[in-house]
Amino acid sequence: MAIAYPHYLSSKNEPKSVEQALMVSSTQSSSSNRTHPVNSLTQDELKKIAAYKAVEFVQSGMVLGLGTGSTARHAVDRIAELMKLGKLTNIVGIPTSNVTRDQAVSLGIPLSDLDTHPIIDMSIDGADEVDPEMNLVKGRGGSLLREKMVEAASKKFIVIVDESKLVNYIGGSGLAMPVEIVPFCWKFTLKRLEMLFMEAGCVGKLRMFAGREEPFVTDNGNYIIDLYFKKDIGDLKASSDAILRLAGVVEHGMFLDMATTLIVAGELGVTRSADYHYGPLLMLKSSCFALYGAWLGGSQAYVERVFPWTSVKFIRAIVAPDNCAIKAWKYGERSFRLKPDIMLKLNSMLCNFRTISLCYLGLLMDSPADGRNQSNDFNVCDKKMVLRFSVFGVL
Ligand SMILES: O=C(CO)[C@H](O)[C@H](O)COP(=O)(O)O
Repeated sequence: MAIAYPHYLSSKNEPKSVEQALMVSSTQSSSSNRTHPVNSLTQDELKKIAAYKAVEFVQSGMVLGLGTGSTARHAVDRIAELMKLGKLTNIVGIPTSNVTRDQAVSLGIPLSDLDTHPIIDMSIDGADEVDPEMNLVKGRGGSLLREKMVEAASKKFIVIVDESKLVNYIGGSGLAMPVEIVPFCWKFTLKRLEMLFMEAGCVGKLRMFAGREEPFVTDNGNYIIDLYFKKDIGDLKASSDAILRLAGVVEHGMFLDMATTLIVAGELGVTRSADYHYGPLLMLKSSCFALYGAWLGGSQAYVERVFPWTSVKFIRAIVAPDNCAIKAWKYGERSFRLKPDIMLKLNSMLCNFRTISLCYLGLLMDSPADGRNQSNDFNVCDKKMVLRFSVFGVL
């Protein structure tokens, strides 16, 4: 849902404050009021708007992953503010860095850790890059390891960014993709990392403390190698596996398939990706598709072939709803770009259509892995399946 902040933008004589801009209700319609800003907002103001929007999803009693960085900082401030006002109670924070821990302590937010709270209700954190699949680069602030641990243990992971963080592909900003490594023989590890991505023109640099001739040391006592790519590195999963296989590497800053919601603040308003995630109808539909696929084929492998983008996540969502990121509708998530509401809805309809078409195609071209339907002929049994799929498709 896109939310503009028109009353911030409209006043001729008296520009309103960011605080007032942040008070725009999420239910307010945006499209009719969308105008270009009179005054441009600064990047920090946009970060604050995204952060405040995310905090609207926090409920009393939640265990919250508290992110690190200048955007997440605003979210932590806001959570503390709402706690002081009595609007949020019984909150427990799990900080992702020593800096965030210190901030939360100074604001009086009760803290805990993953040992005590292995399942976190929601994490809110910034990112350095977000690609159209909602994969992220994080860690330019140096906290990627703890961030990944906390956010991977979160049922919902809300990413908050200003629009400058949106990229076409991971590495696309030309800025660093950080890798946390052990200090032992760091030059050796740096070379191995560069060699992995030679084709992408990768250059690695040891991160230094700003203004000091000393290597930057993470909260875990490790170093960071910043990787710069000249080209797209291609398959992110394969790249991630290759990096993690290197002895000496602790973790990298690619957060693949982890974000469940993206909130982008831009000059035209705030856009949220995840109207689809929590919609009961969508979850019901998604579950029906996944279960139906499983019933047809009798195997997850079959579901994966018929639902190439969704099945694994659906199964995860159904079988283990507490398991990290639950992404219900991949194509829905793609609509995070700054689009008016109507475009989101059209996109969603198109997704349904595409999915149903692919189901048909899958049934026509493929047969279940369990041998129930060995022939590739489009026989009577297939037709029945298509008919059943249609019913679910219409639903
Ligand atoms: O990953 C991070 C820290 O490790 C930050 O979330 C990321 O660097 C974004 O920072 P900012 O909100 O300051 O732009």
